[in-house]
Amino acid sequence: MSHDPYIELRNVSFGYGERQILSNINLRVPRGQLVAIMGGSGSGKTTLLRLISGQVRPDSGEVWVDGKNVATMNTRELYAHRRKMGMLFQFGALFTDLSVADNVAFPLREHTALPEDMIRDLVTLKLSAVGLRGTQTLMPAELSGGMARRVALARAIALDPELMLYDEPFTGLDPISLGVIAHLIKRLNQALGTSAVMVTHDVQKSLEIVDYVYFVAHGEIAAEGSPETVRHSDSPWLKQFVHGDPDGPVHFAYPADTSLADDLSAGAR
Ligand SMILES: Nc1ncnc2c1ncn2[C@@H]1O[C@H](COP(=O)(O)OP(=O)(O)OP(=O)(O)O)[C@@H](O)[C@H]1O
Repeated sequence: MSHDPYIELRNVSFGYGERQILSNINLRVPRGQLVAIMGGSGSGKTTLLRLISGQVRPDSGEVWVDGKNVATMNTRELYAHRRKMGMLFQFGALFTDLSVADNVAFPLREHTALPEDMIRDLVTLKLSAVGLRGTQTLMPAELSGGMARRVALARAIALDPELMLYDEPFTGLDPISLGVIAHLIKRLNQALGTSAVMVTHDVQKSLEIVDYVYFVAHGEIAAEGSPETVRHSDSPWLKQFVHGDPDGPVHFAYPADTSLADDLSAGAR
């Protein structure tokens, strides 16, 4: 399958204005696979998703998705490109004034001309896929955090996306809900044959479900491999992530321009 990647980033560099965020990124997502992007806070993970979805364009390099270069798409092509994608974001909240059914139906009503009875059936199928059939008439305020995330997932897959982008899908969930969401992401990926990219901080849970992992650090791919490789790697980078050590090659402190001593004496003067 590696000769036919669904996504391929070739030598991608990107900065917000003068500030360089990513340099020379090479990354591949084979068709039908679930690939994780991990790395320190602010390392550019979400920016990678934005490059793939076409929200931002690289300063140099190519972003290929399903045989097309996103970096050179015009507005109409970008619209068609986004139509093939489903997104589940940490803060991708439900519409609070719409019922569960209307939330899931939203993209169907927005992007298709399907009759109401068919939309109702599709909503039932999508809710069933996330184990929430029967919640149609509930309002978001009546759902637990874990249920709300599952409804958001049902909404994200409403249009049968070819590509799913997940940004921190586990954040803020209790361990059981987290396990349920992880299991659903994996199952949906397999059942629908979707290609998927997941940005996550949850190393252990992710290693259980993904096919491949990229680690981003200082704007570059610092390491990559299958979950098996990552677990048994001697690389200090990977060891720190896999074992959750507070300090190591990835520093927990923001790289301040001045030393702490400088700041303190300046304050005392
Ligand atoms: N629209 C923007 N304009 C300017 N700088 C930005 C913008 N969006 C993000 N950045 C900066 O780019 C860097 C990378 O951001 P990004 O969101 O990709 O990181 P991340 O790895 O997803 O971080 P986290 O894990 O903390 O969410 C950060 O330093 C951030 O401050």
